[in-house]
Amino acid sequence: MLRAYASSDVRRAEGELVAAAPQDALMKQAADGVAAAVSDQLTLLGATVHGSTVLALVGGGDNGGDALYAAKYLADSGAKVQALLVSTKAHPRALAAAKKAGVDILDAARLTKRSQLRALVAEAANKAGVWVDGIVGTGGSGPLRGTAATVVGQLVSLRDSSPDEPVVVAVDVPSGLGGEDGKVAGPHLTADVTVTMGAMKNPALLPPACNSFGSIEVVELGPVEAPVSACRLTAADVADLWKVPGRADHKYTRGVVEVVAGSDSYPATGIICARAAARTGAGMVRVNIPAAASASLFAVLPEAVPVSGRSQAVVVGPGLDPKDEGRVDEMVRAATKAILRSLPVVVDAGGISIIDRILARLPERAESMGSSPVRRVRKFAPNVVLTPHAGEAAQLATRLGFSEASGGVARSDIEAAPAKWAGLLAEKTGATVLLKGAVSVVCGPEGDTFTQAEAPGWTATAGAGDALAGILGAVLAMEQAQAEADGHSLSASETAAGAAAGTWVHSIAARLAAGLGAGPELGRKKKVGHPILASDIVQQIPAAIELALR
Ligand SMILES: NC(=O)C1=CN([C@@H]2O[C@H](COP(=O)(O)OP(=O)(O)OC[C@H]3O[C@@H](n4cnc5c(N)ncnc54)[C@H](OP(=O)(O)O)[C@@H]3O)[C@@H](O)[C@H]2O)[C@@H](O)CC1
Ligand SMILES: Nc1ncnc2c1ncn2[C@@H]1O[C@H](COP(=O)(O)OP(=O)(O)O)[C@@H](O)[C@H]1O
Repeated sequence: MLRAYASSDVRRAEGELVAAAPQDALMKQAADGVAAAVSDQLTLLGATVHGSTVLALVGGGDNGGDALYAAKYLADSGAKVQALLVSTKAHPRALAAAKKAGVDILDAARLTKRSQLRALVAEAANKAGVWVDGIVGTGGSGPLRGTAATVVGQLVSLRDSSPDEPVVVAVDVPSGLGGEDGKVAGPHLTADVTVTMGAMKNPALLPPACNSFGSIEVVELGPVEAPVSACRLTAADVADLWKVPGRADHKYTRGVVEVVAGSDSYPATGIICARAAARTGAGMVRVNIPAAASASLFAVLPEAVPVSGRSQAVVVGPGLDPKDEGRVDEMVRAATKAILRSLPVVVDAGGISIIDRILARLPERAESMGSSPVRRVRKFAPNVVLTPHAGEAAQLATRLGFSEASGGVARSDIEAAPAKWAGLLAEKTGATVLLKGAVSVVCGPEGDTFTQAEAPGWTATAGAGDALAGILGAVLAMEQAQAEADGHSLSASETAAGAAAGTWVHSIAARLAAGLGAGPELGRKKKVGHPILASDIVQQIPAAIELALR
């Protein structure tokens, strides 16, 4: 499991370690990790450190110190290294060490004319095959400013227009992306690899900032005793959570899912959802879909059972047209009945627009917030999972009374800080919120946060969300069946982890369907894959699960 912490917590832990260690010892350790990452990147390109040209971008704090010591180590190994100082306050001991090792120092911070600065940056950047970004790390505040902003802005356009893109190795965090909520507030250099110190910080896992980190390597500096603020599941975590059926199992112990999907406008949506639930390994899939789609469903999923009955999880909403009153009623009833029996419920797509009607049928409960008086509210339990995409999340947030500068909440507000919004929606509704996107974010009402970034862009195709809803139904039914057997109820953490595991399976199935490998590829020549249908994702679900379990 990848874990990220608040930068302030890591800085505090780091401060204690720095105080206890010999002067610059941790900085040298960090720099060693940066130099090793540069060497690995060059190896992937078929080159060596010896004879390569490296440009270190150096800010005025300890992040710049890391970059300068890394510059020294690379020069010691035979690289031609230049260090571009973008601050007048470069770390003095690291600067002296770099100079002594033969690093060519370019003092950009003292140039008064913009044209001189641009010429210096262009010349240095164009001849370097590797850029080491050590301008600002966790000591940064707000978007880059001054010389740092000018230099980074220029480097972004040089990189975009260069036929031989340089490799960018970021020190700790790509400069300018240190914000705790994952927001991207200004210019920054997207890294191929980020060498992070001590532990991952929030922006490394939170979208959209996390999209600019490249692969992440952690240089362990010592223990970090702090609460985890965001996690990302890996294959091994999915395997730990998955229940492989044994000799004592039968279909009810594996989990039965009820799928209530489709309306007159979108009759066939339930087919993808039900097939996805079945392929994820539900013991049984009960279906309630419009009569017009029944024959098609049973042609491709004869195993589906068309009657309601005992189940361990319910999915409502895929293919719901909110104007179809009959189907709205059926979905509200199915969801309410399951919630009142404490079963997990996935509310997807059109279902998001009817949650007020579901909530209205639930009993009020007492809620106290800190010292404020107890109030009566209608909220979901954490085992209800809402799965909006950014547009649906914006509508939901607006209906719930949130507002941004523009009035309500716009899709762009959600996309600028998905984890913040998923958290707010979870807190307000009491449900677990899975906010879908290129990086999907799961937030539980008790603070659990997962981000999963495995899905390829090809996943953005009609019906992919229906497949995800079916997978989630099956995973939650599996977890619920296990919880029933163990005599406890599904906790907020288990629900959030289950939703993240379902997202992992969906994303890996999409990767396999698109002809991509299961994991991120190293090196420059990455496969791009090919278009897929949502049905192709469904087809690959068993292979994705097998990949986790082997
Ligand atoms: N402690 C240690 O020994 C170890 C620390 N480690 C490393 O230290 C890093 C933290 O170092 P740090 O605390 O010095 O802060 P850092 O990120 O370098 O930034 C400070 C500089 O940035 C500037 N600046 C700020 N905001 C800005 C903006 N928006 N736009 C432009 N400039 C901006 C600010 O300028 P000022 O505001 O003072 O003008 C100041 O010059 C951490 O990420 C890790 O890499 C590792 O080596 C392990 C050992
Ligand atoms: N750019 C992207 N890269 C990767 N995955 C994406 C991207 N955009 C959307 N997705 C994923 O595709 C799926 C789309 O779901 P949704 O929008 O509900 O589609 P539909 O309603 O047509 O089924 C979600 O799982 C989402 O996370």
